[in-house]
Amino acid sequence: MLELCPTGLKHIFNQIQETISPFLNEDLSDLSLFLSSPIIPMLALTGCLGSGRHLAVKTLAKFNGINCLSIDCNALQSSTAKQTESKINATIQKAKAAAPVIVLLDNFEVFAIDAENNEDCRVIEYFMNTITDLYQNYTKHPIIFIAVTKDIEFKPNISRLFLEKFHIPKLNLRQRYEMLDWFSNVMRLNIDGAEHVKANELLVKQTPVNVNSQNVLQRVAAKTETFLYGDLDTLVHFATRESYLRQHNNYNQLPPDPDLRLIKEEDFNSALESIRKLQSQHLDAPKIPKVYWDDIGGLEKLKKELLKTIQLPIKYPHLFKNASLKRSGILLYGPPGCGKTLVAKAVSTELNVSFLSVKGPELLNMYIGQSEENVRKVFESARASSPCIIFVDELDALAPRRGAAGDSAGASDRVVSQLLAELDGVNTSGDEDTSSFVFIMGATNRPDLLEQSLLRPGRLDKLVYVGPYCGTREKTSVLEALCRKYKLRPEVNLEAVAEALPDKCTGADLLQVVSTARSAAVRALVAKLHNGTLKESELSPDSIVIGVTELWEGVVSFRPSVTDDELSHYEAMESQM
Ligand SMILES: Nc1ncnc2c1ncn2[C@@H]1O[C@H](COP(=O)(O)OP(=O)(O)OP(=O)(O)O)[C@@H](O)[C@H]1O
Repeated sequence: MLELCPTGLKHIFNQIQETISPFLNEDLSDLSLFLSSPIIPMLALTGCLGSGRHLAVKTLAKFNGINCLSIDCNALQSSTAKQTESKINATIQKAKAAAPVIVLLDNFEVFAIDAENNEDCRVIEYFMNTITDLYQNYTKHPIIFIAVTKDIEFKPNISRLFLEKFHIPKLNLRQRYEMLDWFSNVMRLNIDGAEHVKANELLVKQTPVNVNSQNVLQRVAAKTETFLYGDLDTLVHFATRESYLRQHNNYNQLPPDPDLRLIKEEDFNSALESIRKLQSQHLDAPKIPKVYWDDIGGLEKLKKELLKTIQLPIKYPHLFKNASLKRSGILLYGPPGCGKTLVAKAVSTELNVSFLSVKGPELLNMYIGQSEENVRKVFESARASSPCIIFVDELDALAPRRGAAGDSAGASDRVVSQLLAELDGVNTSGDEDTSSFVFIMGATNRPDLLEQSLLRPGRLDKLVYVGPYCGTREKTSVLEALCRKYKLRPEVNLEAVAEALPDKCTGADLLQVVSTARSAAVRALVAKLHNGTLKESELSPDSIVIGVTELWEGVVSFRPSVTDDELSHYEAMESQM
């Protein structure tokens, strides 16, 4: 029967089964007779979306041969407490009619929470009394309540409702492999053209091992770092579709009997690519950027510092299990356009770490409690995609010095407190999975306005000034990085261009020079088309060539984005920090 439950969920399944079985055997109803109030089997099951929470509950019901009644708490929640109470009553009546039953209270995070994100004590009290009453007066068949929610933390009065709480953690490499193996068995797939062997058979080596299919699944598991049960389910189904398409293409038309169970590694790879494309269309989902070290000129010291701080904990998580060794993040400060965002993206790309970029003001919301919720969601999303770098631009808007935010001081202080709690939680979570890694890179143009407790040891305790590029060497290096993807005429000398520009330039200013030169090169090409010296059929991306004249146009039109006064202000600030 455990075939019903994917291998990666078995552990949680067994734990819950152990807790509910005395209630199913009615052992506890006898015991409850001697107690002043009955023991109520109301459990909580937490986990991210797609972690398999619903499947686990439904499998428990199937395993025990009882019904599963799913109630969406969004539908229970009404504008008045009175209406919510009558819906709770109706739910209990439905449960009685369906008993023996597991009542799955879905989206429990919204239950008994009012518009201002506070607990609705009246509704909680009513719910508690109603189910106590149910257990005192109804003994015909067992009724088990399992609240399913993505929140791990519960508000104090809601937390009291539960007999026990269970959490589905993220999957490690072995669990992902076992989960893929389970899908292959359940769907009777034939991985890479070889008859598939069960994972447990592979482990005890009783049967001849199909090394090929084992290797394929292991390689796929290694590529699905952040995948949960639901994602792996999607992956296997997408791979089946890819297999169909591959066979369809090979024969130019569908063969009479396509073998949809034959899944090759290339089908998994194409499926992964499709899933990544779909995910990247989702704006807020962390993704791995495509900015490489070669796209960045200068900043050598910063690159080394970041690699040192981030690479080691990712590579050797067990060595950093001791939280005091880990740093939660780093703060980059300096004038706009000097490459803070660019360097953060490049670190993510080079270390193959997800990147979640947010702007401080975007997270602020006029509704009470919503800004804190937004901060919490950002960290939750990063944890789900771990290893992940969170880049918080304009951090000063999100976390100004406490007490300095004028009218909205109270709200702003709460956001800062939430941010501090999340920063501290990054390193002190009791998560046993040492591979969980979230690193925060804050960026600001005004570190002097920032809440200073953010900079305490263990938080963003490393401050790095990212200033303008000074001198010919640094500016040339940035110009070279910016021109990397363009074709230059052989006579172009970027060093000479750098020398012709003011001594201190931001990266954005240098980008402006190169963009102007490229526009000039495009205009020159269009002129050639118009005067007939070039045919349209001869056009290709390589036709745009930047020469000395074009670059000179960029130099002549140069306008610094940061004034000398502003730069002196930044430099003075650097010496004080
Ligand atoms: N070191 C560099 N090498 C190459 N290009 C650079 C460099 N620094 C900046 N740039 C160019 O300048 C643009 C702006 O840089 P970026 O957005 O990283 O600056 P920032 O410091 O994050 O600015 P802000 O404070 O306004 O957010 C980049 O997209 C890039 O094209």
